[in-house]
Amino acid sequence: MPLVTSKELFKKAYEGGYAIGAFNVNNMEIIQGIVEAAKEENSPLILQVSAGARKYARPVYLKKLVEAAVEDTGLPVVLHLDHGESFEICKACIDDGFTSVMIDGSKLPFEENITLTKKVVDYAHEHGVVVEAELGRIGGVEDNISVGEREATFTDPDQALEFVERTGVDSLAIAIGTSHGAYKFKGEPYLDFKRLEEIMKRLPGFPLVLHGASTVLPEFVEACNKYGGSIHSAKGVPEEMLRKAASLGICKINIDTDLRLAMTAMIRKYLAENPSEFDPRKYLGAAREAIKEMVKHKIRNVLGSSNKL
Ligand SMILES: O=C(CO)COP(=O)(O)O
Ligand SMILES: O=C[C@H](O)COP(=O)(O)O
Ligand SMILES: [Zn+2]
Ligand SMILES: [Zn+2]
Repeated sequence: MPLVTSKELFKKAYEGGYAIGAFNVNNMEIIQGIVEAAKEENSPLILQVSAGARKYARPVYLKKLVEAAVEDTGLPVVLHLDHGESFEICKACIDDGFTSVMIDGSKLPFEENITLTKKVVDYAHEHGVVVEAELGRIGGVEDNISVGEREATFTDPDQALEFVERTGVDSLAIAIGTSHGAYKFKGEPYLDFKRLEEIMKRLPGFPLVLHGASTVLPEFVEACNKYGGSIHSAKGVPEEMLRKAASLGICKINIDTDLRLAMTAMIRKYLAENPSEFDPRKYLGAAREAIKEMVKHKIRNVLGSSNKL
């Protein structure tokens, strides 16, 4: 089974009211933990690579590791560029054999975002690759933001329709209150589901993407802190909100922070409990196992993508 695009996967996900997990990958253990979970759950899967991941691992290593994962498991995997900020990085990934790229022009004015996205879409589609874009700002911590501020940063439903029509993009990341990292909300978690429904109404059947969708699982934060870490006031998106988003038009749910926390918690725990151990395979093996169990939980209980192959 070669790498696949997300076209058919999103269509089935939309119709079935579930979402496909898009997990960020940076090294072999993370990739193995995720694909082993998807294999056991019989679930479709998106592996995504950020510019930072490419810089850390170097592009050829990640590409070959993902190819190895596909060969080893036989899973249909989408290889996706996360938050590409220029035409050049999108082109490099398309030329490298990625099946999906994100062009993130969300920091640009609306017209410039359209122009850049359209340029990537034209190149990608010529090469059989699909494109995700972003409209609205998926920011940092949002504390009791006013309606005016929300209007300025959250995705405008009418603009979303115009953006999709004018760019021909395949999926769209929207801002409805999530943010990247482990500190998503200072007060009560809040997602603007009314806005999501308004966007869906204008774009029926069109796949939407939720970034910043880690739940920041308390068990991993607690383990980090128990074994020497210092992570305070961390808060993620509650699982029931993700389930609701998946049952609406959200077809792709992005998860990175939960992988980082699972890995760090396990390495801290393992080394604290085995102070004389210095074989990296031991603590990285424990981390890989924790990632696998966490991803299985997400697939089965949050995304709803078990047995959807
Ligand atoms: O959106 C993400 C990657 O694009 C990851 O979000 P989290 O930081 O919530 O895991
Ligand atoms: O959206 C951000 C992802 O979590 C990737 O993070 P990164 O750019 O540090 O690799
Ligand atoms: Zn962005
Ligand atoms: Zn993101």
